[in-house]
Amino acid sequence: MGFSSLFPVQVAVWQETIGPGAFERDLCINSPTGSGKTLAYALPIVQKLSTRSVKCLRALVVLPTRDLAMQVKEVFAAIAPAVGLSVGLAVGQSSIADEISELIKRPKLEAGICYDPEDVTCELQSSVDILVATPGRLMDHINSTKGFTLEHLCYLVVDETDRLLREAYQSWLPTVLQFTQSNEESLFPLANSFLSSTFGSLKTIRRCGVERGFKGKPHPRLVKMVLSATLTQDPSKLAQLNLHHPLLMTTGKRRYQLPEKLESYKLICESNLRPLYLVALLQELGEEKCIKIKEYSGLQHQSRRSKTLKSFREGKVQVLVSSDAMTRGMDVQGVRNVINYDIPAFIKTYIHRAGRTARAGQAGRCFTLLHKYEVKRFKKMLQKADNESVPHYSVPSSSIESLRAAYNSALGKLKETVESEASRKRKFGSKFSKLSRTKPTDRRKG
Ligand SMILES: Nc1ncnc2c1ncn2[C@@H]1O[C@H](COP(=O)(O)OP(=O)(O)OP(=O)(O)O)[C@@H](O)[C@H]1O
Repeated sequence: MGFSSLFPVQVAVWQETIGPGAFERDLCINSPTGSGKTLAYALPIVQKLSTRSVKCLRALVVLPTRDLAMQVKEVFAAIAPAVGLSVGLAVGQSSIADEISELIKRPKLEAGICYDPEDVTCELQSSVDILVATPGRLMDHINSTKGFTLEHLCYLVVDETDRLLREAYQSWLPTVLQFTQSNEESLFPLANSFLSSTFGSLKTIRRCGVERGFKGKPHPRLVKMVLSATLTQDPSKLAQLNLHHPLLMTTGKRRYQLPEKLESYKLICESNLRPLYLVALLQELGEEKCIKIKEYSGLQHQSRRSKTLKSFREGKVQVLVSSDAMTRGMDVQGVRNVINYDIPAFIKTYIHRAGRTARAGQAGRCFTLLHKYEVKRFKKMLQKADNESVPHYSVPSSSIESLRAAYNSALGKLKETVESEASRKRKFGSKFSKLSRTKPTDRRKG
C-alpha cells in the first residue's frame, strides 16, 4: 500500500491481537478520525486468517453505509489476496442473486449428474473468508441465502459503533450474536442463565466449552472489535455487544478528540448572507480556477451518489455539497477544507464532519459559518473536544461586495423557480383531488 510505518492505533491494536495480548480481550477502540482504524483491525484479522486451511466465513465487518462498506472492502482487498484470502461485500449494490453467487460456492457439476437447486443436502460453501456488510443486506443473507452461515465466525468488527448501536436495523446485532453462539450455549439456556447469574456479565464459557481467550484451542471464542472516533463509553449501550473483558483503547483522556493537525475557524455573518459568504470563502480557498460543485446526500439514488463520490475522489469535482451522509468514515484523499454551512448540533457531528480533512497526519482546516448569537454555543461545544479558542476567519469585504449583484440576481431567480414550482404543484394537486373525487376506485388501485 506504500506505507512505511504503522500509525499508533495500528501498533496498539497489533499488540493486543497478534502481539502479547493474543486476542484475549475484546477491543473498544476510540481513536480520532483519519488515524487509520480500518487497517488497525484489517491487519490482525488478515494475519490471523492467513494460516487457515479451509475456506469459510470467519470474519465479518459491519458498517452503517454502502459507500463506507465499499471503502473498507478496498482496504481488505489490498492486503487479503496476498495470503490467499477472499473478501466479499454484502451491501445491496448489485442484485441479491449476483451477490449470492459472489458469496456462495455451489458444487461443480459433474458430467451426467444433475443437482437439484432446491436440494439442501448438497454442500454449499462460502466463497469468502472475510465479509464486509451493511446490516440490511446482512440480514437478507442471514434470513434467506442458502449456505450462508455465521457458525464459523471468529472475528466480528462493528465499525462506527455508536452509529450502528443507535439504529436497530431489524435487530441485526442480537441476530448475529445469536447465530455465533456456541451450540452449548443455545442447547443449555438454563445453564447459561445460571452462569450469568453467578458470574455476572463476565461469562467465561464459550464455543465447545472452551474458556474464552484460551490459547491454542481449535474453536476460539468470537472476538469482537468495536470502533469509532466518538465511541460511546456508556456501559448500558456497550452491553448490547456482549463483550468479553473489554479493553478500552483511547488516544486521550477525553472521548472527543480532534485530529492533531486540524485547524478550526469561525466565520461570522448574518444568516441571510450565508450563501454570499460561502461563495466568497470558496473563492478564497480555491486555487483551481474552475470549481465544479456536486451534491451528495442520502436522498439520492445510491448509483448517483457513488458516481459523485468517484468524481470527487478523482478530483473531477472540487467542491462537494453534502449532507451528513458523507461525514462518518469517508476517506477521500486531498480534502483540505471542510465548511460547516450550519453550526452542527453536537460535538460528535462536528468531529465526523471536520474529520474528512486532516487525515493520516495531514493538515486541514474546518470553517464554520455562524451568526453572532451562535458563537457562545459553538465555543462551548468545541471545548468538549479540548479546543479552547477558535480563531475568526474573515473574507475580504471587497470579495463580498463584488459578489453582491450576482447574489441578488440569483436570489431573484430562486424566487421565480420556487413560485413556479409551487403553482405547478397547486395545479397538479387540484387535478389529482378532482380525479380522486370522481374515481374513488381508481385511486384505491393506484
Ligand atoms: N500506516 C499508514 N501510513 C500512512 N497512511 C495510512 C496508514 N494507515 C492508514 N493510512 C491512511 O490514513 C487514512 C485514514 O485511515 P482510515 O480511513 O482507516 O481512518 P479512520 O481512523 O477509520 O477514520 P474515521 O474515524 O474518519 O473513519 C486512509 O487514507 C489510509 O489509507
